[in-house]
Amino acid sequence: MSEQRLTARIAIVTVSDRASRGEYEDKGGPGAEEWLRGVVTSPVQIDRHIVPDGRDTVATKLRELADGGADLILVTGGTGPAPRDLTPEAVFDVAERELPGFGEEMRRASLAEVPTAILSRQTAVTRGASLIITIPGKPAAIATCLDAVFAAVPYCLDLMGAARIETDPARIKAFRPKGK
Ligand SMILES: Nc1ncnc2c1ncn2[C@@H]1O[C@H](COP(=O)(O)OP(=O)(O)OP(=O)(O)O)[C@@H](O)[C@H]1O
Ligand SMILES: Nc1nc2c(c(=O)[nH]1)N[C@H]1C(S)=C(S)[C@@H](COP(=O)(O)O)O[C@H]1N2
Repeated sequence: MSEQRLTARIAIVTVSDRASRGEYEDKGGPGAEEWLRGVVTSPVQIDRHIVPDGRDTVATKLRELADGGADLILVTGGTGPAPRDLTPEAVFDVAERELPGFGEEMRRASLAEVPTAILSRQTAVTRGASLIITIPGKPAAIATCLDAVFAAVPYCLDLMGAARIETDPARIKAFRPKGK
């Protein structure tokens, strides 16, 4: 673990037909970036991307980002049951392994706020040393979902051989087993 890179590369991908066409302002990408900048205290490079809904559009972007060295990829939107909601299919096209606990816990936290949280097929997967976490498109879902699971993200990245990240314990108390 001593070889870990110290500047984490984080990519945020907004999946939305209308935001990608400029028909409404993307609030999800900036919201996720603001959340991360308020929580991650170690050096971090954050890039934002917007793609239209679609299995190929999303999978192509995820492959490019993961294979280009992103440690963490947050994907917002397209997790529901509508015909154009194909983010989970794209994520599984590029995934090597699923971490289903992320989706379970994010849905559990969201269900305390809105009954339609059950409609989201959000999950997390790995591709190489990239962790990909999907969250619903509603900008309000970002804090709910990331607050619920982010304590496990730094150690997950450690185990995967990705960059080391530290968090502000007043916001998110990252859990690492003793001595790690
Ligand atoms: N990235 C975003 N920025 C701002 N608002 C968003 C974003 N994604 C979703 N929303 C809001 O949440 C609502 C429901 O999200 P949902 O993903 O179901 O949208 P959608 O109708 O599928 O959008 P689109 O057609 O753009 O893909 C949207 O109508 C919009 O008001
Ligand atoms: N925390 C939270 N989770 C949520 C929501 C929300 O508003 N807040 N919206 C739900 C709704 S209405 C849908 S359809 C699904 C999928 O949304 P997506 O297709 O934008 O990803 O997420 C669900 N999860």
